[in-house]
Amino acid sequence: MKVAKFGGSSLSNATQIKKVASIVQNDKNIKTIVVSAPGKRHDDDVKVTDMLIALHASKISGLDTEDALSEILKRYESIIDELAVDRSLLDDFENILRSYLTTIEDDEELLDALKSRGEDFNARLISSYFNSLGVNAKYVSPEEAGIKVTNTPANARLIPGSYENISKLKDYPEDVLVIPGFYGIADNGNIVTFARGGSDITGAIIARGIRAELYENYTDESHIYAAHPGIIDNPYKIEEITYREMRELAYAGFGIFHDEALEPLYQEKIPVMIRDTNAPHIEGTKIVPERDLDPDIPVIGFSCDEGFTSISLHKYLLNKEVGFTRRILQILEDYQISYEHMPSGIDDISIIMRSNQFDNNDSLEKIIDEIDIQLEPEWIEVEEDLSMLFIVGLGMARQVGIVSRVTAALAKEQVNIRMMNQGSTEYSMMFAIKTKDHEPAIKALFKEFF
Ligand SMILES: Nc1ncnc2c1ncn2[C@@H]1O[C@H](COP(=O)(O)OP(=O)(O)O)[C@@H](O)[C@H]1O
Ligand SMILES: N[C@@H](CC(=O)OP(=O)(O)O)C(=O)O
Repeated sequence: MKVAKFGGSSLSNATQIKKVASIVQNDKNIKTIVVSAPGKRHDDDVKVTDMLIALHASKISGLDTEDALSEILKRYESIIDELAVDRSLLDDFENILRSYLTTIEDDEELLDALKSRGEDFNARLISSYFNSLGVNAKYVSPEEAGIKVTNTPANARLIPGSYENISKLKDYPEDVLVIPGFYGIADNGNIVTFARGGSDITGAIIARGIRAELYENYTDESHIYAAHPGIIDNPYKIEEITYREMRELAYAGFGIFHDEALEPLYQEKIPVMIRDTNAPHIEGTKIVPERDLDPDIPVIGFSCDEGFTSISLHKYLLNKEVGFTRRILQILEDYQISYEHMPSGIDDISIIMRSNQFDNNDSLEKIIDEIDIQLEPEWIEVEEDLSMLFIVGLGMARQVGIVSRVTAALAKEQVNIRMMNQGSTEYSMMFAIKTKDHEPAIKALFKEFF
């Protein structure tokens, strides 16, 4: 039994949804599908999730919400009409959005409830379309499926007991279950979404819950490439990649598969296959627990994520000061800031954080002041335009000379390495570089290794 997740690019309009129907009709092994909200139809288009976020923004700024509401309904109307699905769905969608806007008072709660409707409406209409084609399909809400999550808006975590409920989906008599991705239900009944791109997470949770033999992730590429296809033309196609390697690359910008979706699959060793909805006959990249290593290809991929800030401090004999790091982390915790990396030397330490945590407030300045007062460093420096470059490959472990190849390739392009980190497992290296060097760095490394 397989679980198939269809991303926003696979469901952006009626034509794409017809392709999805044909994939499901031609593969009797696909018993459960997880769907995203309609994505972009072309480069300048707006994803329905972003339209719902804009609707929320209008509401909380006290602006008129009618235009934003009608734009969203128009997206669904065009799909409903072209698929000849019952138009009464549209009235339901409008009523649901209006009732959320008038009854949910808490801003964060409202945002998650609105965002979740992108996938929820799509699941309802796709299930209805499948039935019109003679496929015995059923819309199953995350509530009915038993996806219970923490009440942490925009960052839901699955409550592990959920798997027992989800396993019951196997007993449904219908041929295909259609489940909206991207959200779950908290104990108090609130709708809580996963991080952006989180329909992949729902797909993984369902695949684990029903112990699927394969999780197919349908998108607009059949393969995961060794580098972002927006930077490298025709990059190397990865045939097989392990969960561990994918986790590192997805963390730092391989947006094709969500890094948080790997954990549920890893536990049960459920393989993932990336597939292209526009070319479903191609067997794409497989994400697997283990793979054979090719000694000629030590590196499997490079990714680079922008939007990091570092705070670096220097203090003589820092290494002898008991509790120094703990006190820095306490200050961050007081301001609800999480950190990503912490490279250190004998007398200095850097803390690297996602910059978006400092948006719309002055917490960065306050943290610096607090560190200055409490820890009395000799100097403290903030850098706000950093990117994290990851070089990943199980084949790098125990191979002499990889770092020198990386640094030589970066040096040739005048890319300055601000910090570096390599774990003891040796299959991933991280370099902090200036954001302006992102593209030259990826191009230089691709040329060196492929
Ligand atoms: N290394 C990579 N290999 C392939 N695609 C990648 C990679 N890194 C980023 N992408 C991008 O991921 C996109 C697919 O992810 P996404 O837009 O989330 O799809 P969906 O809407 O189907 O969920 C591709 O169009 C591609 O531009
Ligand atoms: N629609 C949500 C969740 C998601 O996974 O979407 P997509 O499959 O288009 O990446 C988002 O945009 O974040």
